[in-house]
This record gives sequence, structure tokens and C-alpha cells, in this order.
Amino acid sequence: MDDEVALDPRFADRFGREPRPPCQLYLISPERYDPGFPEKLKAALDAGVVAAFQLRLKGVEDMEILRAGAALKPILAAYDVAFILNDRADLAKELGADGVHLGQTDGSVAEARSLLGHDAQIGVTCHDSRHLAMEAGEAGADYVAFGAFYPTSTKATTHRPDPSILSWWTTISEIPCVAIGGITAENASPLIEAGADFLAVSGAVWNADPASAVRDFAKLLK
Ligand SMILES: Cc1ncc(COP(=O)(O)OP(=O)(O)O)c(N)n1
Ligand SMILES: Cc1nc(C(=O)O)sc1CCOP(=O)(O)O
Ligand SMILES: [Mg+2]
Repeated sequence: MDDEVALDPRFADRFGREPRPPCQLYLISPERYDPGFPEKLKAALDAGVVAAFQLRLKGVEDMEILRAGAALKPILAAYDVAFILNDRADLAKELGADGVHLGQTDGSVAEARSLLGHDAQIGVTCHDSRHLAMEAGEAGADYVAFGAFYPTSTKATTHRPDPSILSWWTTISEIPCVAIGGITAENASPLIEAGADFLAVSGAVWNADPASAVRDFAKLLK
């Protein structure tokens, strides 16, 4: 009899570590902020549990990021959703955000940590690189992000990791990992099965009916 049991990576720990919590949804904003966005966000958050929200505005003045952040912060707090600002630790500090997401050219974890403090959530883009992920972990990142797993029209991407990078990461580290890039409720299963702690999603929610898209993810993640 074959006693090799296929274990869910979430419960397969052999080193006495806590099981990882179930995979959760991490919403990424559209690149441009429109005045109707707070209502769309509320509709999305009413539809299912969301762990985190990243304000990712591109090519706009700092003042616009600060205005948008100030408008969204109380909504996120009311739904108990972590508020992460993309790119800018300085503006995250000014907004009193819960954390910042740093790409490879957005500054160091150490600088962000000294600005934002011990409790801040600092995430780092690691593309398809085990090396970058280990560096980010050693630098004190609170999560590492791998992507883009699927083609996306939200951003030009040049890296295409295999889902196995998520399984590898969950085997060697307790630091949460985020999967990003072209993720929809239809294509997310291999990433969840590989051990993603969070699915970071933009287009599949905001380019569709946000409430219905979040409901579809919620069914998958329950
Ligand atoms: C959760 C998450 N993962 C990856 C990214 C990409 O960050 P970066 O490489 O800095 O690219 P931009 O998003 O700044 O265009 C992200 N924002 N969030
Ligand atoms: C912002 C971002 N970063 C990526 C990376 O690979 O690092 S992919 C991506 C786009 C995420 O939006 P969507 O869910 O619409 O594909
Ligand atoms: Mg960036």
C-alpha cells in the first residue's frame, strides 16, 4: 500500500511550525483614482472578506495620492482591511498607512522600517527570483510577492514564475508570500494549491463588477 499522502502545503509542515492561515484576498487599486472609487471599494468590501488593499496610483502628484489615501483610509479601517501604499514609504508615513509595498527600485526595507516602525507591513516584489525573496526575508520584509503568474494588461511584466516557487517558499520560510499578475477566480486554484498566502488582484475586480468578482474569489477562498 502506498502510504505517501499528498498533503496540502498549508498543513505539511515537518518542523513544528504553525499551520499557515488560509489564502486571503489582497486588492490592488486601479492606477488612476476616480471620485466614484470609494463607493466601488465599499461594494467590493461588502461582498467578501478582503485582508489588504494597496493604493497603487501611477504617474500622479503626491497630493493626489495623499487625498485618495485620506479618503480611503477610514473605509478600510471600518472593514478591518490593512491599508498598504505602493512605492512610497514617506507618503505611507504621512497617511498613517499600515504598510508599504516596495519594488526592487522603491527603496530598502531598512529605510522603510526606520520610517514606519516595527508594526508596519512591508512587502517586497521578488518577480520570479528565489534569491530576491531570500534577500527580502533577510532584510525583514513582512511578505514577499512573486509574479506575474499570468498575462496582465494592468502592467507590462517581464517575469513569469511557475507556481512551484510558492511551494518552495512556504517550505523554507514562514514569511507570507503573495501571488500577483493576471489572477482571476478562474485561474487562481494552482496558486492557492501551491501555497500562496495572498492573491493580489486588480483588473479581475475593478475591470468587472467588483462585488461579483469579490464574491467569486470568496467562494474559492472559503
Ligand atoms: C503585492 C504586489 N506585488 C508586486 C507589486 C509590483 O511592485 P513594483 O515591482 O514596484 O511595480 P509597481 O506596482 O510599482 O508598478 C505590487 N505593486 N504589489
Ligand atoms: C502591479 C503588478 N505587479 C506585478 C508583478 O508581477 O510584480 S503584476 C501587477 C499587476 C496586477 O494587476 P492584475 O491583477 O490586473 O494583473
Ligand atoms: Mg513599485
